[in-house]
Amino acid sequence: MSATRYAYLGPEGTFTEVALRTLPEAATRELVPMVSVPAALDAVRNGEAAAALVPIENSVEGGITATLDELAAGDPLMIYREVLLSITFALLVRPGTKLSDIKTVTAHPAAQPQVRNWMAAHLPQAVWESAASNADGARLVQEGRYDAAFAGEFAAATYGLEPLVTEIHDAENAQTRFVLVGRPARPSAPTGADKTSVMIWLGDDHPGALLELLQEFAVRGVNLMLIQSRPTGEGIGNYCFAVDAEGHIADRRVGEALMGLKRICPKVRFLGSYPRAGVSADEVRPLRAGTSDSDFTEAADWLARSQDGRI
Ligand SMILES: O=C(O)C(=O)Cc1ccccc1
Repeated sequence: MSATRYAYLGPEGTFTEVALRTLPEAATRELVPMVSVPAALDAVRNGEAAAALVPIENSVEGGITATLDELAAGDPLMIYREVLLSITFALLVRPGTKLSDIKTVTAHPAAQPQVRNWMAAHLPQAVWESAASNADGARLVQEGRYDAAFAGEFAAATYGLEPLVTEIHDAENAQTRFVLVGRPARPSAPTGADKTSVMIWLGDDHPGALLELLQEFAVRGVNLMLIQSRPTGEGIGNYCFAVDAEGHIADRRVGEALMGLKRICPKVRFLGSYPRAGVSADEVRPLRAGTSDSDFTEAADWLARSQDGRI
């Protein structure tokens, strides 16, 4: 039964739900809205859902910390897919509300940096309060708890609201990235346009510790696509790093970089290798000389021959 269920950050009408519905397999799954990212991921951990779609990064503010922290802690989970969605907000209100009536607004915390300038220009006096998601904000407006919510225009009908203003986005082309997370299993085969996510804990505090981490990728020609520090919770100055690298764990250069990290860091958590959204293999940047799988294999063969004296 659980194999057919996909959880997502709900309630009905979130951007996350829209992102989930872009996955072909969503049509044949039971889609289950959850109240928070931790609840969605726990549904996967305890077997109630086969997978969960949650937001992880947006192009305006970077990593969505609640998701990164959930993936760093607790029983391990893995990312199997990513979805990119262009985000533009509508200001949803109860029918009849005018802009001048709005004293309180709500939305998911990740929405705020995407509408901050618009709010300063059009609702300078309004008080912001965070909601569990953008659709949850719309639900709270329906209940009369707030005057307006920033959410997808599509959420208006679900909650009996009307879009007072549409196309609100401080940054052009703002995108949010979502990931489909499941219990640990073998990643899908490399496609030639893949991404690998890891969480890395640094060891003892010393000059250059972060540089040493980065060097493992740099010397093997592995490009990084995200690096975000997160506090470990063990006091000021203690951080772990969420890193997205270009390539698949089955690529020799990526595997060798992860082995290098494993040797020098106290803890590395593999979070998955999965196809990059919206990028095909022929669009991926060319490899740096000496970093292809065959370069690694030839070097390993050379070493074995040398160790045997077969030079
Ligand atoms: O999916 C939603 O609606 C969310 O609340 C998460 C979110 C927040 C900001 C932009 C996109 C998605």
